[in-house]
Amino acid sequence: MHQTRSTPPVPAIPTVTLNDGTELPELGLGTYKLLGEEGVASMAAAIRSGYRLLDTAVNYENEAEVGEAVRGSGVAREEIRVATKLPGRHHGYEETLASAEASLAALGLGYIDLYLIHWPNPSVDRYVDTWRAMIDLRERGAVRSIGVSNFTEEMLARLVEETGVTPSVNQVELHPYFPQAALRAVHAELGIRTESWSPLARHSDLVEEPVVTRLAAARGITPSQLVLRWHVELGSTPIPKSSNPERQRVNADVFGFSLAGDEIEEISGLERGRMWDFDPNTHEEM
Ligand SMILES: NC(=O)C1=CN([C@@H]2O[C@H](COP(=O)(O)OP(=O)(O)OC[C@H]3O[C@@H](n4cnc5c(N)ncnc54)[C@H](OP(=O)(O)O)[C@@H]3O)[C@@H](O)[C@H]2O)C=CC1
Ligand SMILES: O=C(O)C(=O)[C@@H](O)[C@H](O)C(=O)CO
Repeated sequence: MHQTRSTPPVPAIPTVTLNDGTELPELGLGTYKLLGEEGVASMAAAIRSGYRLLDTAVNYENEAEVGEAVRGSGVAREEIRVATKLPGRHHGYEETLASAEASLAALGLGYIDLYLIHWPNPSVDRYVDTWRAMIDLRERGAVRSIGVSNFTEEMLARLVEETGVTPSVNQVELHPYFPQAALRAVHAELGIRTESWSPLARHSDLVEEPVVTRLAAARGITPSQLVLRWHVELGSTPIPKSSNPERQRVNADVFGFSLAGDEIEEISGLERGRMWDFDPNTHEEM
């Protein structure tokens, strides 16, 4: 892979083994809002920097761009993990099978590495049927690993009780303002890997918090790197989105150091709750 002196590769992003035996990188690229040729170029740059996990969704309307970036990357298909997500309007057994076919066609990568239910949409109450279809899709080989997003402890328990199959991943809002300690403990108990969405809290005031700037300066790293390493230390896979190759490179360069326990605690002390009004018990996303 072509690398110039000014853009050295970042240390390799390690992987973890999920409860179904598949591997997931410990950090990936969020692709929400990466669209069109510019989006493909951003994703391609990330792959050149060493990203091996791309996170998309039907609702991001960029599965085709993700597929194009992966196919054009020169990296072997099996070295890259692509996660996509089923939208609320496709909940239901038959609807899920049809939606998966459409995602497979849009991606054009042969199979989906990680297939997630994007939101539980509890008022519709079809996520268990949706899950049954996902189990079948995995058995058919169309999908390698199946998981969920924005599921609560009760919803996870219901999936396991009614189907006997535990999700490999639960992708949830998680950042220093909302560290999700209780849900992470549930995940640890069930063997579910946590993924952090909006891991930088969308690069809000978070990176200007005195705790964050002080700890980052003391280590000679950027605030974003400090926050992303905090996710890694918690055992959660962050999927920061950046359209910019240099920021992508910086964000991925968090595997050459670790944080001490008191640093992790100080960062977690920023807790104040959800950043957005996206409570999975009430938020419905179609
Ligand atoms: N499952 C779910 O319900 C959800 C999933 N997601 C997933 O999580 C991903 C990440 O979350 P997202 O909401 O995008 O928020 P992030 O916390 O990843 O923040 C992204 C923002 O931060 C900026 N940014 C990133 N890195 C840096 C940096 N080093 N310095 C300065 N600015 C930076 C980006 O701008 P720029 O591009 O200009 O660098 C962008 O504006 C999404 O893309 C999506 O894949 C998100 C929300 C919900
Ligand atoms: O980006 C996602 O995955 C979502 O679920 C969206 O709800 C997103 O968070 C958003 O902000 C939509 O306006």
